[in-house]
Amino acid sequence: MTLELPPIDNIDDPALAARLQQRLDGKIKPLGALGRLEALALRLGLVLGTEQPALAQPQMLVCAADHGLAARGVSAYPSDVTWQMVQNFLAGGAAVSVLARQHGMALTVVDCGVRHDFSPTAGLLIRKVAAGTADASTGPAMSAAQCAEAIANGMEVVRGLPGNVLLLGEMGIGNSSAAAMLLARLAHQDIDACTGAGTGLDAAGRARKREVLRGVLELHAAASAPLDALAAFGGFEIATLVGAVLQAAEERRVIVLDGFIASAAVLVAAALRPQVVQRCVAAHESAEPGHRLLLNHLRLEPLLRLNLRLGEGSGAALAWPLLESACRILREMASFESAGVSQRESP
Ligand SMILES: O=C(O)c1ccc[n+]([C@@H]2O[C@H](COP(=O)([O-])O)[C@@H](O)[C@H]2O)c1
Ligand SMILES: Cc1cc2nc[nH]c2cc1C
Repeated sequence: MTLELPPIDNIDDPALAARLQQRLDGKIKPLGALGRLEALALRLGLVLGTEQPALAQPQMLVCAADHGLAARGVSAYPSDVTWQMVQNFLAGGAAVSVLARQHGMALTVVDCGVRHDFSPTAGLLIRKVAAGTADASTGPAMSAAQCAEAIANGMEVVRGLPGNVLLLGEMGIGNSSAAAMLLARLAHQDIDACTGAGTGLDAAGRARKREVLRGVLELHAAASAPLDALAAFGGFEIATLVGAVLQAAEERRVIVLDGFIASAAVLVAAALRPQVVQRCVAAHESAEPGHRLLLNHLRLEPLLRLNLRLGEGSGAALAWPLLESACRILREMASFESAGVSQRESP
């Protein structure tokens, strides 16, 4: 298949930014006293193209898939956990299920390539490219055609979702390895610095994971273009999220990043279409050490630092009230003028 990537335009409108800043400065508070909430409000105003942004029908999208590389012992958990957790997302007992329910968020779970046959009535979207990627230590994780198919799936899924906010989540045993290699290759980082404990490897496990990943990077030394790297390292859930991010960016939705793996999808999308990052809010900084490097590379400042390392979209859901508050401040907080409060003394 030929993949048509949407053009993503520059939404950083200096005139609107100035009006938003003026509106924030006019609210009844010492200048700048709402700290980084003000920068968040300004960003949300720019993405939604208004001085009075309102977030509507937030969509939590959790993409799941398996990784052939997991057979090389790069995770603390077996691949079966991927399909088992998908069932728990649907049953309502997983962290993301609880948090999405708490905030009244729609939760869409997509089987992008899980090694399990879910029943058509299980309540998830089936966009399975294959039953897991191939082992990236012996060849590319996916073909170029499979990679294009997964990206197209992500675009199609987002086209069908309502609302103006997309929150990213994922599930896939082994996917912190794929994310680490994407970061190393696309952001020119040392693989050791990009590699962490994932689901909880001990020191010996981390050393083994680093060695495996070094070998995989060497095997695919020529895979430097974003889509080549994505095909080489995987996975199907990351590629589906890349498509979701591109589509959401084209539609000018706010995109809320979760942890290391969801952010790696944004890294790939941004390598293809840099303006994607203008629509992004980094919910938190994961305990996975590569995440800080990745967010620095994208020049995104995380809202929260809670040492989360769960994925699923859990951190994005936790940050959600901050986005809602930032919008309400712009829309509902009184100004010095409207509230009859004396302005700051001029120096
Ligand atoms: O979001 C994160 O920063 C994060 C950090 C470490 C692990 N995870 C989750 O754990 C899985 C990947 O870890 P691993 O060790 O199997 O590569 C996958 O299901 C992710 O959702 C997620
Ligand atoms: C239990 C478990 C839950 C998860 N959720 C996201 N990644 C996960 C990995 C494991 C191992």
